[in-house]
Amino acid sequence: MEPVSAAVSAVLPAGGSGERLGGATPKQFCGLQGRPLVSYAVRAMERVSWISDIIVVVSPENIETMKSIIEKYGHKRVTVVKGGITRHRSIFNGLKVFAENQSSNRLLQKPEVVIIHDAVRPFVEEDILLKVVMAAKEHGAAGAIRPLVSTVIASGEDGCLDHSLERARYRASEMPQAFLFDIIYQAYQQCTDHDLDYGTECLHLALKYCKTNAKLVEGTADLWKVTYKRDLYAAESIIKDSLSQQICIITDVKEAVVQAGFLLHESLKNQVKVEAISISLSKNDSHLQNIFSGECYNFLCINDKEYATEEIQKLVDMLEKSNVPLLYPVVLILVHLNISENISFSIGLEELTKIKKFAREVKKKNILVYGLLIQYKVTERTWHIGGDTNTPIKANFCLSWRQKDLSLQHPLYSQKLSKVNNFVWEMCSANRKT
Ligand SMILES: Nc1ccn([C@@H]2O[C@H](COP(=O)(O)OP(=O)(O)OP(=O)(O)O)[C@@H](O)[C@H]2O)c(=O)n1
Ligand SMILES: O=C(CO)[C@H](O)[C@H](O)COP(=O)(O)O
Repeated sequence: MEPVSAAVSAVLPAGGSGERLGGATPKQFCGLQGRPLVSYAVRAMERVSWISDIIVVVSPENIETMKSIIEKYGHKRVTVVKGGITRHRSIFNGLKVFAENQSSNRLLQKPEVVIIHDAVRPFVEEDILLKVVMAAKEHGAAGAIRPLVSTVIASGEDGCLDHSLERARYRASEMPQAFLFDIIYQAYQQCTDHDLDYGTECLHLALKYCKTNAKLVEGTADLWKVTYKRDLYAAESIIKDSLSQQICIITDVKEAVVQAGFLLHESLKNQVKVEAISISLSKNDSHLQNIFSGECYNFLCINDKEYATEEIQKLVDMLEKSNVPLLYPVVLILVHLNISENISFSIGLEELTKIKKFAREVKKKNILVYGLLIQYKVTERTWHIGGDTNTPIKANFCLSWRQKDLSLQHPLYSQKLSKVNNFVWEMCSANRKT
């Protein structure tokens, strides 16, 4: 992704009471799969390395709640600021921290570009953030837009239709938005109480007070704002779904193992987001730590070691040491490659029996271990695949194919590897369905 040359920070207004959603807890603190909504938005910003500071603005009574969320989920680069009685007043308070350097706990640099993003829009990606920031650098202001779903109409005083807008000419203004800091800050400084109390559009303030016509950037459908109760359910389903959508393939550095990893990577990548790394599990690998904290919950660990259980134990130890909150079941699929000539298929299955015992233990910690045996018999030049699980979910199959079938183009290869794919897919998603 294109590097960002400007200093960029973000303000996340999270000081509302969520009246339209109803309920005692403001929507930004409602839990989705065990994590508060606001934490998803913070995490989305935090994952973007070129965003320096993240200001979260909350109402005075929720400052402690927000601080405990930051602590619990290990958020970094976040400063909590007291909000106002309207969204504009909250955003203004957030911006003041940079301009007036009021933060009590650390010195915050005034950024060249500031992103404003509602804390109740959890699915913002780096791609759209980059687009609005680059456009703001060029035009002074920029914001994400979406096509209108319904036509906008105005009613007269008598409650009857006064006029209706031509839908194709209008757009829904969404978030994120980005501004040259000086432009949006000057706009807020000049705005009237009426603007601060009744306005809903930051882009409009930049236009009204700084004559800046914001660049409008087409956004993705998942930028919508959680507003009603049904939005919480929709957001939860998206989160559950995305947990099954990424997997990390871990291999050691041996050639045959790396090759198996490559083949599985190639065949899985059409279905899920795959990251492949080759490391020795005996070392504490920082890349793997990043993958843990990036909240990947599915791992395919390929090795050809005699003591496969020890290998998976190392991975479990690293996972536990990483202190990542295990909010969802972690799926570890141990692919045991047996490439030695003498060992029979049943010995491999014995090792899998050992894994079963181990799997029962770690299941108590919300870590689900599955075993998959792939055996290559040098003499017969055939491969066998055996599947085994620690729960009676499914997948007990045994296949074999000849080494030459392992060419990526070969139809037999894709047919057989698709069985492995299905196994991986089912294991990763079965646990999130409840
Ligand atoms: N005084 C306020 C009001 C709103 N917001 C924030 O602005 C964002 C978008 O506002 P909206 O969806 O309208 O939130 P609420 O005001 O909480 O919702 P409602 O209008 O239903 O009460 C939310 O993240 C909300 O927390 C804020 O920081 N300070
Ligand atoms: O829509 C917006 C941009 O124009 C803002 O994101 C904001 O959410 C509007 O807040 P409210 O729902 O309080 O009017």
